[in-house]
Amino acid sequence: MKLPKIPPLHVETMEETTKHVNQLTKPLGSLGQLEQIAIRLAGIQGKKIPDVSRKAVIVMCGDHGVARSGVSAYPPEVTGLMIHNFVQGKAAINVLARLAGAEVHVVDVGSYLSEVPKQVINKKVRKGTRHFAEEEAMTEEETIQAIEVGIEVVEQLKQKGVQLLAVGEMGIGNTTIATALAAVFTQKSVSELAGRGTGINDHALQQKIEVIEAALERHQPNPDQPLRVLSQLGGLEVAGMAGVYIGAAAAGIPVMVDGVISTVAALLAVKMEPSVRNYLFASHLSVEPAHAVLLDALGLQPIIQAGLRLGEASGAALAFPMFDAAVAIVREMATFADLGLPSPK
Ligand SMILES: Cc1cc2ncn([C@H]3O[C@H](COP(=O)(O)O)[C@@H](O)[C@H]3O)c2cc1C
Ligand SMILES: O=C(O)c1cccnc1
Repeated sequence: MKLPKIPPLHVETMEETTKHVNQLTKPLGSLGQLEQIAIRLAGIQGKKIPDVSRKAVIVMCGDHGVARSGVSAYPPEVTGLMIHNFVQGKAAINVLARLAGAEVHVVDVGSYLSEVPKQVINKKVRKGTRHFAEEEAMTEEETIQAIEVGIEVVEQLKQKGVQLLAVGEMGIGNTTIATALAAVFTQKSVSELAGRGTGINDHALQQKIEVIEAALERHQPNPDQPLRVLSQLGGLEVAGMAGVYIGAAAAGIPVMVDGVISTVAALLAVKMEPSVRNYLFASHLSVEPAHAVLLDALGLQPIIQAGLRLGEASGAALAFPMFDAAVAIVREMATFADLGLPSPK
């Protein structure tokens, strides 16, 4: 698959912003991650004082064949019900995005719904993936189509003037998929990585581990072939999210990674095109055991640790105000020179 070109960061602007941040009236480095965020945003936008006032959240939705194997605490119908909930503005992500002043775009890339509400961006590639322990979850063509959905959605948001993106998902069964993908790319054991997702009991957790191991045994996925691994294991919303990261990087838009499923999609995107990494920010650390391992593999530092385990881009929306804060610091704080004092350096 041919991927769009990704612009490099504006290194000189980053140096300029770093210099400015170091002259602000505070001990050097004392605003921690806020400083790093401001500097990287400046590098992405090529502006000493970046602007992220227009924010958008993308929720990629898809269903999974493996959901019929007792791996989730909830039935697959919940994916479709939540799509309706999103467009009514009543889900967690709607509440949190409203607080952060961000718009929410719901994309159906593969749910079981036959009738998709008109407010949803309907880009369904197929109704759910195939069961990954029985056959390949998606064909290569379906996988590429789903990635392209993500790229196209970002292109449209770029035209509307969106300056900061967050991406999350909805798809019952998708922590099973994310754990399988994490096992392939981190080389850790499935039992170390598997978590309770929506809140499964010990018996279901054992079933989840076994079905993932069966899928890995069947496909023997090769971590050096990310597109192929994505076809083998799924899912459609994971591919869609990988497309969002690639599209955001190509469009020069910073993009916030959410929980374990969106983070594994980010790792896939980076495996496909390493320079995507420059555009990624991590919002929070999920309770799912695979999340810390995946963030580590990406070299990303989460901002929030609050026991979150939801998805939908909820953690990412919660982290949005940190980005406003990072920009406001650079824009509004006095420098030592303003106080008539010499700068520390
Ligand atoms: C009502 C409801 C709303 C959700 N919003 C996100 N998820 C989260 O839970 C699912 C993954 O967990 P598992 O692999 O255990 O099925 C995904 O849909 C994820 O986004 C939800 C789950 C439920 C039940
Ligand atoms: O880490 C997440 O985002 C997550 C955890 C459990 C269920 N759904 C999502």
